[in-house]
Amino acid sequence: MSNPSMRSVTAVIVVAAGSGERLGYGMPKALVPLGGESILMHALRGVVAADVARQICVAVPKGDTEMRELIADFTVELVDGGPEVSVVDGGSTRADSVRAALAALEEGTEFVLVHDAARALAPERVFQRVADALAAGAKSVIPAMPVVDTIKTVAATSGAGTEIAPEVVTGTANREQLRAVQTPQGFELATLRRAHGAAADFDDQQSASVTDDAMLVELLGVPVHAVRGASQSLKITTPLDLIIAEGLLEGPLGMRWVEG
Ligand SMILES: Nc1ccn([C@@H]2O[C@H](COP(=O)(O)OP(=O)(O)OP(=O)(O)O)[C@@H](O)[C@H]2O)c(=O)n1
Ligand SMILES: C[C@](O)(CO)[C@H](O)COP(=O)(O)O
Repeated sequence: MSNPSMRSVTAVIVVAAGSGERLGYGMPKALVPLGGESILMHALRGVVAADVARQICVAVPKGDTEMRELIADFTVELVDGGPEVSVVDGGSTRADSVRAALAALEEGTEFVLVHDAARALAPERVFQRVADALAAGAKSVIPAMPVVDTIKTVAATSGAGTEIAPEVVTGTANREQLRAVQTPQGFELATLRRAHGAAADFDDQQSASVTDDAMLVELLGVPVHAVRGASQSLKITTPLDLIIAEGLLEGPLGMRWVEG
């Protein structure tokens, strides 16, 4: 159950301004259909169902009109007392999109959850775990999962995305100390603004190395806490991920399948 006093000072940023190159649909990933609706609509319905925030700010691709129309229609469906929904133009990197939304949050906001539209099926309980940890005093909270593969380090990363050329293995990481990190990631707003402010001067190489918001908070020296994520929160990145997401919605077990 959501905490009303926490909810009244919390916002959720949904970043949906990516192009979806790895999915390869030739359209922004958030518009790609999933179970008869766009990925974006699934993500927004999940955020509203979690009921942890009084405002939602969505970062969409600059120049987009289609997502803006979908969001306007979705907003009409919301009941009285539901969250305020706003839209901003995203930037050329994920961090730029987050920064654009951070600048647009309402006065009085104290906490923010940053969520990937691409994690369209993230369950309510994960939003609530993150919000509960913030309410308990954490300044930075991420959902995380144990790693199931053995992870090796290599001499050079010669391939981006899924393409990997032959390369030399330099070691094996201790899996007990590794976590696969998801969204929504929750922050005290002032801390996240400070973290993104510090990153605004990064050069291109540094900017490219920023893959989540918690990294920037780590650089400030502020502790980041991990709570349990969920397999359903998978990031729809490749065609296989979309097949899995469709299976979660429509398969024999569908969304009735849940884990802790
Ligand atoms: N400039 C960007 C890049 C990414 N994102 C968002 O960040 C989330 C995670 O990014 P990813 O899954 O990598 O999405 P894309 O950047 O669209 O994917 P790709 O790298 O395959 O193009 C997504 O919800 C995406 O829309 C964003 O808002 N702005
Ligand atoms: C933020 C994130 O979803 C956490 O796992 C992830 O780092 C985004 O990475 P991407 O390369 O921008 O998809």
